[in-house]
Amino acid sequence: MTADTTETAAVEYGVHVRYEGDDDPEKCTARKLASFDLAELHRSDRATPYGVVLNPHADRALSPADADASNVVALDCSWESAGEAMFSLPGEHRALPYLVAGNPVNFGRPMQLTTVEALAAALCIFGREDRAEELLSKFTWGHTFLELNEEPLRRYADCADSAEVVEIQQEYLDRE
Ligand SMILES: C[S@@+](CC[C@H](N)C(=O)[O-])C[C@H]1O[C@@H](n2cnc3c(N)ncnc32)[C@H](O)[C@@H]1O
Repeated sequence: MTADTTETAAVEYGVHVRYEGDDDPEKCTARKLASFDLAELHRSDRATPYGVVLNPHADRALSPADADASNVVALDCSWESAGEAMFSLPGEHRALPYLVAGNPVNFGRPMQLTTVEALAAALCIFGREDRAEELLSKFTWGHTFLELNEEPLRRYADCADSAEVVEIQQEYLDRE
């Protein structure tokens, strides 16, 4: 049997977190990922690799058009300190489109995702659901996030660009 030459190689994204350290370390999802070597924590902007920065204040929505990035980067800090000015990292800043949290603290609430949920969502939109599952597998509620967002994540991953993602997002916002 000959290999299917139309298949493209899966991209191995680096998973990075600019770690601010002002949130409860016991509940911090980024620290837990790092303890399993599933993410690298960085203590300064300068030390954080360039990539797609997951920033809820960004003007542009994340889409498969960003999938050529090498790294996916989140900022782990408390939501109290997560104002626009905190996102001073160099990189391509993108907001995640409408998704709901699966974690017990914010269950069912849109947009305010934990760091692991945000990273997993980005990986799904880039077609790497396997990597997303790997990250979420370390959390008892991890799979709930994928179940709750199965349809929107699948639809966002099929979009060509940010404009299409925003169009689909609007359908979910209109249902709120
Ligand atoms: C504010 S921190 C809170 C982290 C929490 N302490 C934890 O342990 O997971 C969550 C980070 O996930 C990313 N994030 C969450 N929701 C997002 C959204 N709607 N759009 C883009 N990034 C988002 C951002 O990098 C954000 O700073």
